[in-house]
Amino acid sequence: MAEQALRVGIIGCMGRMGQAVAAVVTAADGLVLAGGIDRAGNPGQRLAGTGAPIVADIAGLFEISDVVIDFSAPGSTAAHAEAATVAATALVVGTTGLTASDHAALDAAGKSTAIVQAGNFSLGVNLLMALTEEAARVLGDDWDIDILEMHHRHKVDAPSGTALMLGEAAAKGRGVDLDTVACKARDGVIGERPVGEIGFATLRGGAVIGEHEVIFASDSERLVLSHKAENRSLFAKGAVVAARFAATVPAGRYSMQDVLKLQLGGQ
Ligand SMILES: NC(=O)C1=CN([C@@H]2O[C@H](COP(=O)(O)OP(=O)(O)OC[C@H]3O[C@@H](n4cnc5c(N)ncnc54)[C@H](OP(=O)(O)O)[C@@H]3O)[C@@H](O)[C@H]2O)C=CC1
Ligand SMILES: O=C(O)C1=N[C@H](C(=O)O)C[C@H](O)C1
Repeated sequence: MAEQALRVGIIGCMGRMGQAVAAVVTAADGLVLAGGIDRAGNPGQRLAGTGAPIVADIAGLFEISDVVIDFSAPGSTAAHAEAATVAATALVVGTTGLTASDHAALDAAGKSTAIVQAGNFSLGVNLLMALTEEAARVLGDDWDIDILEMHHRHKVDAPSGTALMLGEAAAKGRGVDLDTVACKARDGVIGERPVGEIGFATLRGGAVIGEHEVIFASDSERLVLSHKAENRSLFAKGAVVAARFAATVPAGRYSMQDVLKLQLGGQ
């Protein structure tokens, strides 16, 4: 008997990423676009180029989906985690700008369904995280670490989710808590750079899809690890890989590193 196609729902279906995910799902084998939801509504309409409905309420989207992919905006993640729990539907969260309470809501939902959350679904960035952790482990405190990112003018959160993940990776490599060493903005007479600080710098402009640099600087040399995304379909394809993963694993809270099973240096 033929296997049933996996039904995928999209939160933020009219946005840049939502439309990219719809295109990837529509072209993929074994997947069917169940429907979408967007802040502006449009219930009763169909997602462009597909027969999939735009639904009116979030609970309804989770009911008609096996897995829901969320690329929306900060502020609704806890509600989406709650809807995933109630429907026992897997959830893939790509939205960035999450707060500590959003993460707590995802942790709670992970007790009853599969949750994959990542600030970046690209293979390259997830490898960059592992490389950053390793470099931070090897290089001592006499190497300063700053993370530079640039995105398009429409991005609403800063630093980017990716920059924060890279900061977490650097902090992990150093064996410190990022919150205690992070400097997310510099302005005015702020004094010399504290030893051990992990800094962030944010650039915004034009149509830049997503660029990140992790800069390790000592008195005598500089190591720069960088990544540039060439298109959004990259993230959409990674999110769909995560959705297939989420549909097959037990309840739990997963990262893209779990999905890709990325291991470096025996970690
Ligand atoms: N993890 C990853 O790999 C990636 C993550 N992202 C993240 O994904 C998110 C979306 O990015 P992008 O597509 O560029 O943004 P867009 O603004 O283009 O799209 C987001 C869409 O979601 C809608 N929306 C906002 N809140 C809700 C809600 N509560 N319920 C339903 N729909 C909602 C918006 O409507 P309205 O415009 O009316 O507010 C908009 O149509 C961002 O947080 C971004 O940082 C982006 C790329 C890759
Ligand atoms: O808003 C975006 O566009 C992107 N957001 C993600 C982030 O915050 O890191 C990922 C990607 O860089 C694009």
